[in-house]
Amino acid sequence: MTSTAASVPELPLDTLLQAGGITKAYGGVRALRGVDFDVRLGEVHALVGENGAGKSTLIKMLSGVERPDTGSVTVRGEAVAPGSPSASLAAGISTVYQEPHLFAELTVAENLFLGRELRGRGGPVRWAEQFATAAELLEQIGLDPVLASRQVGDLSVGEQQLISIAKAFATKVRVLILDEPSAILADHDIDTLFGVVRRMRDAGVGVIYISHRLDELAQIADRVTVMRDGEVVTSAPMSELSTRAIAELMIGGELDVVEVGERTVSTDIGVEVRSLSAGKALRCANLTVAQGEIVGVYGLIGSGTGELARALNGVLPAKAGQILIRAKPLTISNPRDSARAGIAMLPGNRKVQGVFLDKSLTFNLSVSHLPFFSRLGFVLDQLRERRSMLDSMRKLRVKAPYPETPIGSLSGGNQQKVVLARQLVEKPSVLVLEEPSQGVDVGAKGEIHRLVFDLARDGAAVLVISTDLDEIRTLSDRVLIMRQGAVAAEFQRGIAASRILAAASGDEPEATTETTQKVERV
Ligand SMILES: Nc1ncnc2c1ncn2[C@@H]1O[C@H](COP(=O)(O)OP(=O)(O)OP(=O)(O)O)[C@@H](O)[C@H]1O
Repeated sequence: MTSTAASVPELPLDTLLQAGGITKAYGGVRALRGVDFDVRLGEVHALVGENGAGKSTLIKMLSGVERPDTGSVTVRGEAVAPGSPSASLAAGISTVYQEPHLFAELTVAENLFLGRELRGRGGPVRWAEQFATAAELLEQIGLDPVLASRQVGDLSVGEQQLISIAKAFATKVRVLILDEPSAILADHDIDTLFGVVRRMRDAGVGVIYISHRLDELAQIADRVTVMRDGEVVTSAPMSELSTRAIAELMIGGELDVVEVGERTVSTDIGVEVRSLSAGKALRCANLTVAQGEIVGVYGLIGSGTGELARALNGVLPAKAGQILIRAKPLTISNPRDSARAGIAMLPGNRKVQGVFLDKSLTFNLSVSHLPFFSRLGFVLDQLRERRSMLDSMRKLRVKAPYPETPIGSLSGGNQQKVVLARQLVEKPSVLVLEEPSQGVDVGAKGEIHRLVFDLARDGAAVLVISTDLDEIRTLSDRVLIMRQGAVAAEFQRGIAASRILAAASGDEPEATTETTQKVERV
């Protein structure tokens, strides 16, 4: 790192990081087109934009994972060598991704001090002192000090993410980059995250906060920068912009309102789960979804919602209980059984499953539907396949040059849209969606919700498992709350978010009284 004396006087005193004129192209795709961006001392600076707008690419330039074609980055006026992760780290730029980079078999304290253990003059590690310092550090940023002695592998993904933030704090971070930290958290856990982020801000850290959950920005962000098509379109104090204004700046036009519309819910049951237990957390779940109905499932981490989805998908074997599709009991031991039973499944944690990165969008769309796209049962109808992909690209606003583009070159959110489109190709009769709009932008979220309504209108039984309260409330005819591995409460459309949260955390006394049996359908 070299000192750029000339640039120092131009910086406002509280400027921590300054990126100027950053451009980056991948082949013909201009991902960044002359981006200027800055972070000030002790602020939370939200970075938002549609899928493919260039947010991750900008982060890669700041953290040194990749080298910009042009432009420079300075921290406290000192130039940061481009394309060098160690130079960025040394300058105090630290990135926390959704998938925590921690050692599962070590304790939290050991992870926090990995590679810089507290030792007396090259002697053995001073464990007691290390634990005490770790506990103090956790407390300083608002986490439970007891966590210091817990093994990381025993923590939830959300808790692990908070430990990654603590780790950055322990290594004297100046600029902390949080890449969609709330995407994997239920609303209840987001409060803890916000507490930690505020403590970091109060300690003078500049936080770059990437999120597609625009409604949370008013609570946490001081400033917001909106990107579109590789450029910054606005950078303003959060107090000057409404959520709607931000969304419209992101898409460069007016936001469509998704109308619920008329829909008839049949009395015939599409899918039924009876006394199902699976994995550690799912103990005894009972639920039904009628044909044409959308049922939302909400629960905090550890409530069993993830296990429910995985049991329906056949990746987690059921220990007891039954799954019935259109009143027929089924044995689902693997995803193929689940698909054969007519369940179209959009699993959570899609980043690690389901995409063939070096294959085209069209391949990734049609891979599970070869008979559907074949003529006479064996000749692949490439025109039909391409048309279907183009239709999905238009409907879900997939930002990609062509259907032939390898999916690996798309932004994370655009890859998610293609995985979702794959589940909708053949108009499924039962659709299970886990976190359907995780990682996708606000415009696409509306489109996804519209598609879900359309499928239900055509008679599909839809189960939506989501930690996004807004999504649960928008989509669901009924909302089921899971607690301790079972359905603990049931509400009708229009229920307040506060009551859903209270029921999920067991604070609502009457929660268990609104049971499945009492529901009247209209
Ligand atoms: N390795 C790559 N090869 C080709 N194109 C790429 C590559 N990485 C990114 N791009 C393109 O650069 C553009 C910006 O992508 P980027 O991942 O920065 O978007 P994003 O704003 O982070 O989106 P998301 O919200 O979906 O994560 C997209 O058009 C993307 O397809």
